[in-house]
Amino acid sequence: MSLERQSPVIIITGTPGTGKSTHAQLLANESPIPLQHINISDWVKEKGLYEDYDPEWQTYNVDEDKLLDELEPLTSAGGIILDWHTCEAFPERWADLVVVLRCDHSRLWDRLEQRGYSLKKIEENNEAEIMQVVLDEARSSYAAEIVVELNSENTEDLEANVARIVEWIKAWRRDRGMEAN
Ligand SMILES: Nc1ncnc2c1ncn2[C@@H]1O[C@H](COP(=O)(O)OP(=O)(O)O)[C@@H](O)[C@H]1O
Repeated sequence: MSLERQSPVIIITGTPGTGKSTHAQLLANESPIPLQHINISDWVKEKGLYEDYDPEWQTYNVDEDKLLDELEPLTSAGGIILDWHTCEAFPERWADLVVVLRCDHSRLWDRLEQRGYSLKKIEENNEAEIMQVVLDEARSSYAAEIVVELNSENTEDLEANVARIVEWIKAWRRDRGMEAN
């Protein structure tokens, strides 16, 4: 946690399809202070921050050094939401809050099917969600008190989660002697 940041760095992570981008977009709209939503997968493609493309898994192999170099100045300033399906690459000092989204695996299956993922990719992600891979990763990478596990099954969950994060942002600012809004 940085003492200099005027705005927090919030990591939203979870298995693909759990609702990271949906949450990040709504949070960016509802936050009392400006927050930039960075969808890391899109960024990697747009900025060429990858080593190669894996046609079998239809994914880009991220060049983590390049990615971290690109993100470093933004994280020092704060006011960002990092949206990615993994979080262990990010240095611990970057994160003020780590939200891990969870979803029932059969619902997740439907979401990934609708997205047009291959059966192999759906199975891999489904299993990862059942085994709570991302949650374990977050817990082993960051202090327990900044890691929050939230369900993302439906719209009520989405709205409640975002409202809760908004309250957390206000408290984070108050704790540092800043205006909450
Ligand atoms: N809490 C939720 N309630 C209803 N639909 C959701 C929820 N979370 C995600 N979805 C839906 O699931 C799909 C995947 O969501 P998305 O935000 O793209 O996931 P991710 O960024 O984690 O891959 C989208 O169609 C989205 O509308």
